[in-house]
Amino acid sequence: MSNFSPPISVSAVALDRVSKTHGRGDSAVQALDGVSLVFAPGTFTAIMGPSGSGKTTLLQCAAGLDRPDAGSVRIGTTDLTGLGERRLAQLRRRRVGFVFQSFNLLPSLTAEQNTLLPLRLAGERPRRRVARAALERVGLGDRTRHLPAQLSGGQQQRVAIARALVAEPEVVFADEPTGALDTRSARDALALLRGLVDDGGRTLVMVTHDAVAAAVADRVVFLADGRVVDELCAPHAETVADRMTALGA
Ligand SMILES: Nc1ncnc2c1ncn2[C@@H]1O[C@H](COP(=O)(O)OP(=O)(O)OP(=O)(O)O)[C@@H](O)[C@H]1O
Repeated sequence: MSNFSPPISVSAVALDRVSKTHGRGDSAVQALDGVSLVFAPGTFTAIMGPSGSGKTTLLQCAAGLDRPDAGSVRIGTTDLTGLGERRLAQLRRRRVGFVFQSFNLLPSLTAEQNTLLPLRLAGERPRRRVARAALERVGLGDRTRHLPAQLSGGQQQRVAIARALVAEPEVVFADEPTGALDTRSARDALALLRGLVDDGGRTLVMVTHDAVAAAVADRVVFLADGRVVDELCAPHAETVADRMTALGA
């Protein structure tokens, strides 16, 4: 008799035959059509595809911000399908971080207060030391008291990245994080996101239109009409751009 047992497959996030339709009747749009994907822990994946191919919907379903009509989503070993709204909100606050194209900072809060929001929402005592450490990590240790309006776009996105990592989430989801940034700020933001994976061991899933941004990832997944149609490992920007052209994007 052998003691061999097959390795348990570990995933940070797993989607199994996820489908999602927005709207009803004549205006119904099937945004996702049976998408199955696994994101391994400590990896950086870019999601690309033509406009309307379902990228944001995929990210929102994977992050528990939206519910699929069919199929299932797991974060770690937690199946989101059966979770009620409260448990789902708890999971989003403690185990998931978000970075958006438009930063989504609260204008009346300082960089430090914005950074601490996830901890406040999770009912934890917000500690300034933790916020400062997160802001220092993104190179903004000297901007803790600034309001978003007193920061550049690149700096605001770095506050958003500090906010995404303050609760030490397993997974960070980023939707077009460089879409509103100039080339240099985009490069800085991407380096920080890459660092979350390389130095922090986190899992990153990023939607992007930019082949150069996608080339920072370990893997690129291409969507078209709500389905996974292609994949690249260790991508180069030119190859990514070629695949996008082939998809008519
Ligand atoms: N709330 C909604 N109500 C109705 N239709 C929606 C809604 N959200 C998305 N859709 C539709 O679902 C499809 C997929 O949208 P989604 O935003 O996921 O695509 P995307 O690939 O992220 O697009 P883009 O690159 O333009 O941001 C699109 O046809 C879109 O118009």
